[in-house]
Order: sequence, then structure tokens, then C-alpha cells
Amino acid sequence: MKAAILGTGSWATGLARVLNDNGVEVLMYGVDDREIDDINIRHCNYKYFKNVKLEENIRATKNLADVIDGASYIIITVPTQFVRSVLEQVKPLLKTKVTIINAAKGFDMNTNMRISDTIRSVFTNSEINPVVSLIGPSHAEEVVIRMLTAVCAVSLDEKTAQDVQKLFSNDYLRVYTLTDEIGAEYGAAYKNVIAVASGILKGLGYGDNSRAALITRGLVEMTRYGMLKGGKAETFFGLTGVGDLIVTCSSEHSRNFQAGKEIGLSDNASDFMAGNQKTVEGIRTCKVIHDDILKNYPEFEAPITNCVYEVLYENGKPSEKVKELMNRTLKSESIKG
Ligand SMILES: NC(=O)C1=CN([C@@H]2O[C@H](COP(=O)(O)OP(=O)(O)OC[C@H]3O[C@@H](n4cnc5c(N)ncnc54)[C@H](OP(=O)(O)O)[C@@H]3O)[C@@H](O)[C@H]2O)C=CC1
Ligand SMILES: O=C(CO)COP(=O)(O)O
Repeated sequence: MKAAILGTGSWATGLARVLNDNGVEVLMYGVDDREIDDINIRHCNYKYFKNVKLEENIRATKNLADVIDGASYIIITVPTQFVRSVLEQVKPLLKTKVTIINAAKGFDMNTNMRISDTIRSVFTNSEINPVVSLIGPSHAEEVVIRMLTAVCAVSLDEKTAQDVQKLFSNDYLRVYTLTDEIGAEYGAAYKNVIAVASGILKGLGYGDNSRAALITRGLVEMTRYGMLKGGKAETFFGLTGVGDLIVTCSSEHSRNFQAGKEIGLSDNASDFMAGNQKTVEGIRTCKVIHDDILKNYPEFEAPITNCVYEVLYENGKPSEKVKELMNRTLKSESIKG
């Protein structure tokens, strides 16, 4: 069995190793010569993992047709802004029906659709099986060295979710199935905004109490928003919700957390925004959610997202935004807002 992996970045490499460990033939599609040469010649991906030796049968190429040829599964591990354009290149190359597995977290660049909806908007039902998202608390840096991890295979179709569950599960990666696609994908996207806020608190010098408060109130905010979009409350208390929120808000591996930390340290986002080249999905996700609320749910309160938005896009000073958050009208803890 063959799997095509779109991307040669950190998550692409982590999932390539999982599938290779599970006896699946993997071929990765990349655009970066250095990453491709590293994988094929030096059997590593030095840009992302300084001390990880990869198996020789994990291969990468710039030739997308070769990658897609004979693959039963196509795994999306490029950042969300490139998902649609890569899928449009994949479409004419399909010869048989495939299962597309999304592992990216965020929204389509042009339409702001969730990624499962984006996939369905590119392909017809006769080209692809039901879409699956493989999401949850899973830093590539840990998966690639086989540290114990649990994620969800999320699909509207339970059987396809179970198929993907079997494909990825092994003794260090445990995969659960879930059918609440809306709740899971909004959770996986929203947590990146809260992770930027968590990094900002760290950069400003705040401690564990502040982070616990942020994670808890961030969970309430993302649950209320996700339910508004049609997700189930219980999903936000699972791996794709609070699970991913905890890992991304607390880990130095997280690029979203690191971005926030840099912004907090300088008490200003403008330098970071001008210079950033890393995959920090929370930056655009914050704008998508902020703009959606402004346009479609003007009564909805999202104080954390609003503050992150003002810091990132309106030159708000992080230290002042934190004060504003703390000094809002006092209220009960109710999830209803
Ligand atoms: N890293 C992680 O731990 C996890 C990441 N994710 C999600 O996975 C997605 C990818 O993130 P991640 O792997 O971390 O990102 P990285 O920045 O590590 O890697 C992105 C890769 O995509 C490549 N790329 C960019 N544009 C294209 C294109 N048009 N076609 C093919 N490849 C392209 C990049 O090439 P180049 O280097 O040349 O830019 C790079 O190799 C994100 O949505 C992220 O949220 C989910 C779970 C865990
Ligand atoms: O989604 C992730 C872990 O589950 C990766 O987080 P970062 O994108 O912040 O690195």
C-alpha cells in the first residue's frame, strides 16, 4: 500500500515516519531542494530535526505525478495557505479513487473554508472517498522520535475514519475516531490563536497561573464559537479541543507559542509580523475568526481573540491588552458567556 505525503516539512516528516513504521510505502512531495536532498541523500530533515536519522525508504521528490501514482491515501501536510493550490495540481493526476487525509490546521486562504470543505470543493465524490482529518495534540518533534501521542481520525463517515485509524495506529501513536468534523476542525484551528496569546503572556513574564487561566477561558471561548458554527460541545473537551489547546499553549515546540513569546518580549507585534517566515497558522486564523464574528455574530464575545487581533493587526500593545482583559466587567464563569 502506498501513501502520498504532500509536503516535506516537520509534520510531513513525522507522519511519513509513522506510516513507514506501519509498513506503508511513502513518497513525499516537496518544493524545497534542500529538504528533498536531505531526505533522499542524507536521510534526515535537518531544517526541522537536528538529530533525527530517517529510514532510507522514506523518499521525497518534486515530481507530484510520481507521488500520486498508485497512492491509495494522500496526506495533506502543507500549511493551509497552500492546500488548495496543491490539491488543484493533484486533481488531474488522479487515476483511481483515493482517500484524502488532512493534517493541516486552519482555513483555506481564499475562501476561509474549513480544510475538509476545501477538499470537497476541489474534488467530486467519484474522485475521492469521504474526507478524513487527522488532528490532535501532536508536535512533530515528538512524533518523529516515537514519543507516545494520541490524535483523532475525524470524518463524517465513521468507516473511513476507522480505516485511517488503522492506517496510522501503532504502539506510540493511538488514533481515536470522531465524526464531529465541524467541532474538531474549529477546535484545531482556534487553539492556535489561544497559543499565540499564551506565548504573549510568557514573553511578558507571566507565569503558570496566567497560562492556566488563559487555557481555561480560551477553551470556553473556542467552545462557544465552535458550537455557534455547528460543532458539539463535547468535542471541545477531547483531543482536538482541550488536548491540542494544552499542548500548543504549553510547549516550546509550538511555533504559535514561540511567535507569541517573541511578540510579548518586545511588547509589540510589528517586527515579528514583518519578518516571520515560519508556519504560524494562528496569525491568519485569528483574522478569519475575528472577521467572521464581526460580520456574522456581532453580539458574540471573543475577548481573547479580539485582543490577539488588535496586537497582530492594529499595533495594540500586548501589555495594555492584558490589562484590558483583566479589567473587563466582572461576571460569572458560565460557559454561556
Ligand atoms: N509541525 C507540527 O507539529 C504539526 C503541524 N500541523 C499542521 O500541519 C501543517 C503543516 O505544518 P508544518 O509541517 O509544521 O509546516 P512546516 O513549516 O514545518 O513545513 C511546511 C512544508 O510545506 C512546504 N511547502 C510550502 N508550500 C508548498 C507547496 N506549494 N507545495 C508543497 N510543499 C509546500 C514547505 O516548503 P519550504 O520549506 O520550502 O517552505 C515545507 O516543507 C500546518 O497546518 C500545521 O498547523 C499539525 C500538527 C502538528
Ligand atoms: O498543532 C500542533 C500540535 O498539535 C503544532 O503546533 P504549532 O503549529 O504551534 O507548532
